[in-house]
Amino acid sequence: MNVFKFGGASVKEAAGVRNLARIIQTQGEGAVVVVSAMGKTTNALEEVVRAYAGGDTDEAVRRWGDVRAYHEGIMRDLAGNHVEENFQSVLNTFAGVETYLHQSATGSFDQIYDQIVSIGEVVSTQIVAAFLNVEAVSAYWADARELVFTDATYREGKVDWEQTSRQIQSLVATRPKQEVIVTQGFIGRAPNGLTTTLGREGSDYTAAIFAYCLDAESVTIWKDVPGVLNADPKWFDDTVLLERITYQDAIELAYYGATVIHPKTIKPLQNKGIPLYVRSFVEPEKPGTAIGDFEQHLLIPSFIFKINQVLISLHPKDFSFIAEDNLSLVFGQFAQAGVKINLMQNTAISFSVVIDQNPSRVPALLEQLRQSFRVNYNEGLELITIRYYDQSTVDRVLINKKLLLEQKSRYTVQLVVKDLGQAM
Ligand SMILES: Nc1ncnc2c1ncn2[C@@H]1O[C@H](COP(=O)(O)OP(=O)(O)O)[C@@H](O)[C@H]1O
Ligand SMILES: N[C@@H](CC(=O)OP(=O)(O)O)C(=O)O
Repeated sequence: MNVFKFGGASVKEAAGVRNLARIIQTQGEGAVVVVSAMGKTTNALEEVVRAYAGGDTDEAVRRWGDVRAYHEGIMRDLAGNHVEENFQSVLNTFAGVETYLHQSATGSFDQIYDQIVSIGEVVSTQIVAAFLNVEAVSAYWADARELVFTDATYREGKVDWEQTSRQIQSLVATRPKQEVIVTQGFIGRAPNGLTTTLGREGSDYTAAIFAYCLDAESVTIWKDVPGVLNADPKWFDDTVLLERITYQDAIELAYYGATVIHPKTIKPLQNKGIPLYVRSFVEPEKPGTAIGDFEQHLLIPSFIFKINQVLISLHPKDFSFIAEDNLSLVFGQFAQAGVKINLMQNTAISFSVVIDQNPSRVPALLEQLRQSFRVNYNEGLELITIRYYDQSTVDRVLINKKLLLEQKSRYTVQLVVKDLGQAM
C-alpha cells in the first residue's frame, strides 16, 4: 500500500485533475490518495468564515458564491454537460453549505472556521474521486471526518492515534485491494462529531497519518517543484535538487521553514521507517527526492528564508535574572497568545525572540509582556537559516543586510537581518 498526496497547486484547474488521474493510472493502483483543497480555496473560505462569524451573511454568501463558481468551472471543464450526472455529491455539498450559511452562527470562531474551511477538501476529493471513476479508475471516496480522530482543539487538532489507526485499518480491510481510496487532507473529527482541521498546510501530515496507521510501503507528495531543493526557488536562482535526505535533515529543514514539507509529516514516517518521496507532478517520471534512513547527511548548504519577522527583546523591570525567574512567565504568555517562537536567545538580563508578524496576535501579546518587562520591538526583518553552513555561505547571504542577531550550532546557523536595500 502506497500513500499519495496531491496539494492545492496540483489540482488548481481541470488540467491538474486530469494530470492527477494519469499519475494514478500509471503509478497509483490501490493507493490511498490524499487531496487538498483546489488552488487557493482555503484562503477564499477563510474570507467566508470572517464574514459569516462577523454576522455579515450577505458578504459570506457572496464570497461563497465565488468559491462555488470556481469549482463549477472545473467540473464543467471535466464533464461538459454531464456535471449533475457525474458530480451530484459535490452539488449536495454546495447545498449543505448554503443551508449552513443561512443559519445564525453558533460556537467559537475557531469552531466555525473548521466547519466552513474543511469544505474545500470535501469538494476537491468529491471531484477527484468522481473523475477517477469516469476515467475507469475504481475510486472510493472516504470521509476523513470518520477516520482521523482528534481532540477538540479547532484549527490545530491533536490526533488520537489509537482511534484513528483502528478506524483507518478497518476501512481499508473492507475495500478491494486494487481500489484507490480518495480522502481529504487537513481535516478530522472532534470527539463531539464536529469537524476539526490539523493546522494550515496540514495535508502532508494527513498523508503521514494514513501511512503510519497502515504501515504503508511509501508516501509520495506530488509538488510543483522537482523535489526538495537546497532553497525555495521562489527566492533563489540556481537551486540544487537534493536527491536523498535523512529524516533528521528533512525534519530540520521543514521545522526551520522549508515550506515544501509540513514539519509534522516526517516523525510518524521515521518512527516506522516509511520512505517519503517528494516528486514533481509536472514531470512525474522523474524520481525527485527520497527521504529515509540514509547514512550520510546533506553535503551542500540549504537556505531557508522567512520574511516579515519581528524581533522582541524583553528586559525585566526589576533586578531579576531572565533564566532563573522569568522564563515560565514568558513562555506562558506566548503560548496563551498562540504565538510560535522561531528563534530565542538570552543573556543574564534580556531575552530575545523572533516571531512571525501577525497583526491579529502580536499587539495583544506585547501588551501582556509590557506589564512585566521593558520591551524593545523591531519589525520588517528576515530570518535566514542555513543548514550545513560555512563562512562563505554566511558572507554571501549577508551582502547588503544588517545583522541583528546570530545563533550557531554545529550544523545550523540562524541570522536575523534587516535588508539595507529596503531600509534606505
Ligand atoms: N527547499 C525547498 N525545495 C522545494 N520547494 C520549496 C522549498 N522551500 C520552499 N519551497 C516551496 O514549496 C512549494 C511547494 O509546496 P506547497 O506550495 O505547500 O505545495 P502544495 O500546496 O501543493 O502541497 C514550492 O512551490 C516552493 O516554492
Ligand atoms: N488546504 C489546506 C491544507 C493543505 O495542506 O493545503 P496544501 O497541500 O495545498 O498546502 C491549506 O491550504 O492550508
